[in-house]
Amino acid sequence: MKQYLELCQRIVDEGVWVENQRTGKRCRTVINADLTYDVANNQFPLITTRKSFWKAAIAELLGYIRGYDNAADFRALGTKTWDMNANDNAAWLNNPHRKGEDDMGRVYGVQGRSWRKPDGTTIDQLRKIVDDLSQGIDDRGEILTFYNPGEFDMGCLRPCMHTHTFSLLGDTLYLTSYQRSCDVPLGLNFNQIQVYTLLALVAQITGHKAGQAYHKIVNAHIYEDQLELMRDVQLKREPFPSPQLIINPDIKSLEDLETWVTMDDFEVVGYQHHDPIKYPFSV
Ligand SMILES: Nc1nc(=O)c2c([nH]1)NC[C@@H]1CN(c3ccc(C(=O)N[C@@H](CCC(=O)O)C(=O)O)cc3)CN21
Ligand SMILES: O=c1ccn([C@H]2C[C@H](O)[C@@H](COP(=O)(O)O)O2)c(=O)[nH]1
Repeated sequence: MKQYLELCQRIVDEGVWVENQRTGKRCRTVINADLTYDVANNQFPLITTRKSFWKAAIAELLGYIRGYDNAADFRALGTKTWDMNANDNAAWLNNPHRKGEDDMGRVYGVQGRSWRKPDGTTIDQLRKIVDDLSQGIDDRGEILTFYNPGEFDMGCLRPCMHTHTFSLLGDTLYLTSYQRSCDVPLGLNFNQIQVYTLLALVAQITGHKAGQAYHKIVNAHIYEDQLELMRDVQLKREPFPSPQLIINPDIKSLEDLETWVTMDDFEVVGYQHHDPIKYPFSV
């Protein structure tokens, strides 16, 4: 929590105003942030200076793991976070690749589970990683990447948190996640949870201890219409200690994650938080 608040304060104090053409808004921006989450000691990085809707963040992650390409599937899991990008974004609505209501196109999990090869077949990146790690193999290329520039025009948004690298040291699994663009008030609240939970889940299904998760962010920003709430409300609050994430121990395989797992298989204990803050969202 301390590292999150320090990043927010750094953006307020040292950020530079940058015009963003896609949203038509200015963002107060810093470059380069390194966050670390202690998965080994179950220090769940949940924001405590406002109420965090953590289940929606894990639902989003589960949708990526399953390779979903549709906002309706995300809603069925428990999150509306893709509704606006799928259905309320002029550039995507006019894109001939859009297959209709709720379609997100070839984004995130689609690339992770069925990256298209020139010969027409597909690559399941996550399956390969899980199979390797389950056998104790780290070939120094256990990389899950959603970043496919050749298909950017076929999706509603370029992936923000785009690459996850898994590493094994003995029986401990580590994760390094890369993010090119980060909406710190809204997106990072979710992305921290996702990095942490991705390592915890993959360690659990491949039979390893979880170590640390390293989250590397390039462009970290606060939109102009979010700044006042961050500076004058959220940053004035005292954080509470980190809660813990409990994952159903019956989750033992990638198939389990693909088939029966729901948000009921995740629980947070000891979550003390301040009141919710509703930040504006930019499409
Ligand atoms: N501008 C922008 N910021 C983002 O963080 C973002 C995007 N766009 N587009 C793609 C996804 C969607 N994500 C989102 C979308 C909405 C919320 C959001 O509104 N969160 C609210 C509450 C959500 C709820 O009630 O479940 C929050 O207060 O955290 C968060 C992340 C993250 N990504
Ligand atoms: O997981 C996510 C997804 C999106 N974001 C934010 C970062 C930016 O504010 C927008 C994406 O805009 P681009 O113009 O494509 O950079 O969404 C996030 O923080 N986390």
